[in-house]
Amino acid sequence: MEKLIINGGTPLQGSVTISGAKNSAVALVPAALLADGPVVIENLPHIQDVEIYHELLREMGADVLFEDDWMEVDGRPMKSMLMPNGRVKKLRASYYLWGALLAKFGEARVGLPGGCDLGPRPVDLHIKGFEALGAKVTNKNGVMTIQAPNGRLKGARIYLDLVSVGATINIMLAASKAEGVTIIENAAREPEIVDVATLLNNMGANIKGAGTDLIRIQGVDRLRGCRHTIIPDRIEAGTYMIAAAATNGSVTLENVIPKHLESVTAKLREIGVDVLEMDDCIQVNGNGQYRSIDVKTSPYPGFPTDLQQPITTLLTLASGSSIVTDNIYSARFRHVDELRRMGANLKIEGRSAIIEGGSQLNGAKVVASDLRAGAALVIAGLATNGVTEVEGLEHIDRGYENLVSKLQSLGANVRRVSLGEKERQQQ
Ligand SMILES: CC(=O)N[C@H]1[C@@H](OP(=O)(O)OP(=O)(O)OC[C@H]2O[C@@H](n3ccc(=O)[nH]c3=O)[C@H](O)[C@@H]2O)O[C@H](CO)[C@@H](O)[C@@H]1O
Ligand SMILES: C=C(OP(=O)(O)O)C(=O)O
Repeated sequence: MEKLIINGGTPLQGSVTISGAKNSAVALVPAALLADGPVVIENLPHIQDVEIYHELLREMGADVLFEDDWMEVDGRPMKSMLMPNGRVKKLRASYYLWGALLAKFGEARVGLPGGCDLGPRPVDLHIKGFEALGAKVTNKNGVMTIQAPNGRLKGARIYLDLVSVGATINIMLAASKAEGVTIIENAAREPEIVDVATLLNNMGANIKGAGTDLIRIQGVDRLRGCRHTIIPDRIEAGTYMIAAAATNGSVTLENVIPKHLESVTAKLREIGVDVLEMDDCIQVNGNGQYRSIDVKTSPYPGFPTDLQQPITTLLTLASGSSIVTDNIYSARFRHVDELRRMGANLKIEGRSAIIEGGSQLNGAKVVASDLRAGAALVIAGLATNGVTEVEGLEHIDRGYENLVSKLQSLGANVRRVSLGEKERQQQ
């Protein structure tokens, strides 16, 4: 077990290359299983969620080669749709095995997923989608069994009551090889959904409208192997943008799609941060003179819930009162007590954090409760003049590739060390 030790107070300077998107990667890898040949996925981030997927695929009998930043997946040797438990609980996105195995074998038996604890994270819309496609779904002791009658799903019109990234992608996966046409209404529009549709279409699927709220999928009989490069991770990029601002630094982010970051750029500019957008890079120049603002998270293209926690840290440094409301996850506030431990003045009211900005943060020992809480605490540590110790790195490792070396390359004084005996006992 390890922790980060951050000697904060140094403005981040220089450039950082953004990795492939976590939330694309974890959908593209299971999608690749549907092909009748090898699929090569490039720009794949080395993060824990992808490593776990690598192990899951091998456990299921797929041929997988994971080298540098690419993976070759060949699902042909797989015989089984059984993946009841164990590793699937280590990540949220194992739910994509439902849609992928259902399309591949006409049946999936997979345990319920894990992922960040952000309050209730139901999967009713995924189930509603599979059932609309004709599947019979049962949940016995946490193992979902999803079966298509006679082994093949039938296209249907599905209205999602809530905009859900996971349900949209899962229905796309399942419907890609269904008989007939499937329409998803009120679909999520996140760039990661477009990325998955692009891979499936390159494999021979017929998906139109991804990136809008109406997706049309004409099922096909077979999908073939291909190569695909993952889009840049807009959440990792947003994290470095906020870190640059919080440390009054000057950072250029390479390998980004500025359009995917419009809501983040707009909010940073409103706070008073200088953000320059170029073709495939963004430069952020901090200045320490920040205004309070209100932020409300919403589905893409709105401000992402996955950056709600990091921007809260930045707003503790702005002058005046800010309100940050999470409209996606009502309980995504477990970073708040830890920020208070560091001297920030903020409280939770309902699904909002009410922030009295302008506090001088101090170094402290803090624990990351989830992935983006971890990012929020690392940013706080980088912005203080003291020493901050961050535990709970298993969460951060799920989604940030080479966090320590990337921060070090920007001049941060941060290192990763083993927990002492006493700290291990307290875990
Ligand atoms: C692996 C992955 O891509 N994770 C992302 C994905 O999670 P995930 O796909 O799990 O999130 P959803 O978009 O599905 O969730 C959106 C909202 O819908 C609710 N809901 C969702 C499904 C369902 O069946 N029933 C239901 O009520 C959720 O509780 C939440 O309030 O999108 C979230 C919202 O952008 C991000 O925070 C996560 O980083
Ligand atoms: C909530 C997140 O991830 P997951 O859905 O994989 O738990 C995230 O990436 O911030």
